[in-house]
Amino acid sequence: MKKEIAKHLLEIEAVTLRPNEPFTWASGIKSPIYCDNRLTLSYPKLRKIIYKGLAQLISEHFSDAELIAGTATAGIPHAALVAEELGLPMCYVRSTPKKHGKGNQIEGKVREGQKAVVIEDLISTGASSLKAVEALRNAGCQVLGVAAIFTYGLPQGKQNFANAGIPAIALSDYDTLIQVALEVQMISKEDLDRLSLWRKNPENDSWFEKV
Ligand SMILES: O=P(O)(O)OC[C@H]1O[C@H](OP(=O)(O)OP(=O)(O)O)[C@H](O)[C@@H]1O
Ligand SMILES: O=C(O)c1cc(=O)[nH]c(=O)[nH]1
Repeated sequence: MKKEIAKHLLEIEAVTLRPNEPFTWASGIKSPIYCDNRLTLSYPKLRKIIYKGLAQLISEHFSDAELIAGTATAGIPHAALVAEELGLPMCYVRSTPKKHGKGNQIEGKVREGQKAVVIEDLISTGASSLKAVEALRNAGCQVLGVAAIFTYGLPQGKQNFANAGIPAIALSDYDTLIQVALEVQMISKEDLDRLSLWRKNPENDSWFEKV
């Protein structure tokens, strides 16, 4: 599954390498790579592989889930599809409470003690997922874990989930993506060198200056 998803992400050009003009991530990290999983929504066959895959992961790892919670914004559509597949209630969690109307951070019905799984499109540092986890916990939910389409598997992200006591699972990951990209010759030796430098210390911009 990890390879299959990585292959699809490369095929639809969800992955962009831009070592000379790094992307700025939500966390502020400067990165030579960006994976835009929002694009998967435009491909019905892949979209289905993803929601079925996430539903399968949830059945295997969090079989007593009672609520599917999407992170705003990119997690929301996938959460809706997964909730539909599993026949479970769904809600979504804003990154901050709404400034008008009801002032909600969580939209949708949430019950005290309800067992929730967070759906995220992508994990880098995990901060966005864990913000959603915190909001759900504050609302009285028991959060079983986070399920994502893709994770960078960064040590910082792993540590953040461990600190929060939240298991995180994903359909694919960075190491698999790079392996597949090399197999299909979608990245050059130069790209690989720069990616390896960055991956060793993503929070430090020195990879950008060195190569
Ligand atoms: O693990 P993290 O370091 O938190 O980074 C990953 C988050 O960043 C992206 O969201 P973004 O803030 O770009 O917003 P969007 O979901 O509205 O596109 C992505 O969709 C994840 O939610
Ligand atoms: O960390 C992020 O903001 C981020 C990284 C990435 O590759 N893709 C994305 O949508 N967000």
